[in-house]
Amino acid sequence: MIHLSNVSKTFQLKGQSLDAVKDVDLHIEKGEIFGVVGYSGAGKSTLVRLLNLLEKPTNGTVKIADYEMLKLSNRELKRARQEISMIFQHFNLLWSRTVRENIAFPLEIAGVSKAERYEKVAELAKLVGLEGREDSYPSQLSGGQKQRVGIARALANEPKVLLCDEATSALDPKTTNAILDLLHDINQRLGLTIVLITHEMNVIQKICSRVAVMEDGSVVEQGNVLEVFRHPQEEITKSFVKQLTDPEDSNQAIEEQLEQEKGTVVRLTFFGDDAEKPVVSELIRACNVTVNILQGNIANTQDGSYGSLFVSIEGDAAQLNEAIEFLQDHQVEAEVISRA
Ligand SMILES: Nc1ncnc2c1ncn2[C@@H]1O[C@H](COP(=O)(O)OP(=O)(O)OP(=O)(O)O)[C@@H](O)[C@H]1O
Repeated sequence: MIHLSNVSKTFQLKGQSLDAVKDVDLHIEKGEIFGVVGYSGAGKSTLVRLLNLLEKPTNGTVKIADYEMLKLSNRELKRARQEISMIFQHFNLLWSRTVRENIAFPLEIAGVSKAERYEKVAELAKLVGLEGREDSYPSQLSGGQKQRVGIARALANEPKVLLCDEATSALDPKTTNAILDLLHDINQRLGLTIVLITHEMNVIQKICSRVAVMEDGSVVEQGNVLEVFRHPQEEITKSFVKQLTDPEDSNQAIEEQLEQEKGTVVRLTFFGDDAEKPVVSELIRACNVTVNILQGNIANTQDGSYGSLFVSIEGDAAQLNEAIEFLQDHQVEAEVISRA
C-alpha cells in the first residue's frame, strides 16, 4: 500500500542544511498498523508529512495505493490526499464549529450534499462513540472525545490510509488506551492501513504489527513488533523496549532488593505462548531451588505476549547452573543480574 524508496528530506535553515530524513526505505502492507517510533527530533513528523506530500522529499520516491505521489498534478494530488487522511496530537479541530460540522468539513469541501453529509456524520459519530454529542462544540469535549472527532473527520472521505501523528501523546494513559482500541477496531472493520508515529513504545506494543525505529533521520531497525522486542539490535531499540519491560520505578525497586538478596538475581524473558506456561513452578520442582519473585510484568502485542520477570534463585552453584540450563531448555531467556 505504501512504498518509500530512498526518501530523504533536507531543510535549508539560515544557510545551513539539516538532514531531517535520510535515505528511508519502507514498505507498508495494505490493512496493517505500522508504527514509527523515535525520540524527539528523530524525523518522525517529517517522515509522515512526506507521505501525503505536506513536505516534498529532496530525494526518493513515494508510492501510496496506486499513486506515484511525486508525479501527480495539483488536482490529482488533491484527490490522492482524500485517500490519505491524518490525525494530529492537538486534534486541529475548528473551534467555532460543532462536532457535526467538524466531521462534515471534508465532505463539504468535496461538494457532498447536506443531506448526505448529515447521514455520513451520523454513521461516523456512531462508529467513534460520539453519538448524541453532534451538537457540542470542541471546547465542551474531553481530550479523548476531541480525538474521536478528529478520527471521525479523518474517516469522512473513506480514506485508504490513516496517518496518526502522535495522536495519543496529549492524552492520559486510560484515554490513550481507549483511542488505540478505537484505531484497532477501525482497522479491523474497515481494513484501513494505519501509520502511527509515536515516542512511546507502549503505543507500538498495543496495536502495531510492525515497527520502524528512527534515529537521527534514519530508520535504524524495522520488523515484526514481537521480533523487534525479542531481539532488538540497536542500542536505541533496546532503550525503547526497556521502557516497557523495565519501568524506572521497577528498576529502583530491584536495586533496593538486590542489596538485601541472598540468592542470585536472574532476569527472565518470555515470549509468545511461553509467557503463559508455569515455568517457575516447574523450575522449583525440577531443580530443587528456592525462587523468590522480585518484579514482573507482561505486555501483550498483536502477535503474542512478551514478559519479563526478575527472580532470586537460592541454591548451590551446581543447582544454579542446572536452573539456568532448565530455563534455556524451556525457551526462556535468562540473564544473571547479580550472583549471590
Ligand atoms: N520546516 C522545517 N524547517 C527546518 N527544520 C525542520 C523543519 N521541520 C523539522 N525540522 C527539523 O527536522 C528535524 C526532525 O524533526 P521532526 O519534527 O520530524 O522530528 P520528530 O521525530 O517528529 O520530533 P518531535 O516528536 O519532537 O516533533 C528536527 O531537527 C527539526 O528541527
